[in-house]
Amino acid sequence: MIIAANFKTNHTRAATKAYLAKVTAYIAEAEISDEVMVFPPATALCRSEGDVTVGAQNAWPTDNGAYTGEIGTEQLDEFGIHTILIGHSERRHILGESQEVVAEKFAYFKALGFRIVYCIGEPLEVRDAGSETLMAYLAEQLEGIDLGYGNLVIAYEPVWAIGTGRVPSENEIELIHGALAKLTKAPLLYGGSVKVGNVAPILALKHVDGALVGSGALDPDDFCKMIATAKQINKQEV
Ligand SMILES: O=C(CO)COP(=O)(O)O
Repeated sequence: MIIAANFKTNHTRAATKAYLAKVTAYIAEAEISDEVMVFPPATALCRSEGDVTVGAQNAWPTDNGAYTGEIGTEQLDEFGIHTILIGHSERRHILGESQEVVAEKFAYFKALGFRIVYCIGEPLEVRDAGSETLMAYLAEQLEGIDLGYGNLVIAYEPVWAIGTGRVPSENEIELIHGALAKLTKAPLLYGGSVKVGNVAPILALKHVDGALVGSGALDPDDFCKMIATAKQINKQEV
């Protein structure tokens, strides 16, 4: 399984350092073999520590240049970062990133062999329009994306579930992940209001290979509890 924490615009460099120290110590002590990723803000980027992969929440498809406010691979290389989130709904909907830009980023980081956690998800009105509209919307978000890319992870994060405390039913998640599994062999993460209290039934669902967690993972102790749950579920599958 893959358990990932997206800090978004939270935590400082010092807080990230302390967070990683706690999580890496836990992983070693609990003999965790699941993949654990942490995406701090750009100002707190650092080298991967122990068995925790540190990834970037965003970067512009360039090595360097004139892109005010952005970072490129020159800044990622400083910390050996080779993992990136692309297509997160907050970048699509709040920051206005088009599918064209998202696909351009995908192509750029794919060419560099990055591990790409590619995010898709529908707003509430699309979900309410029924499963056909929903799947067509998700298909548009996959336009220009190589679903056969070996270093790809897909995160399904319904916009209406992000930061709201609302989660789709287990049936809904299974349906969408099942449809995605027909399109790609990439691991499929669920994201959107995942917490310590609901992570177990979500991770146990068919075609759910992990979770991408925002606010519920800001506390390292909570994140460690979720990692422990993933281990527990793996055991039950064996
Ligand atoms: O957007 C998310 C992770 O990328 C999910 O955020 P929350 O877990 O805060 O709902």
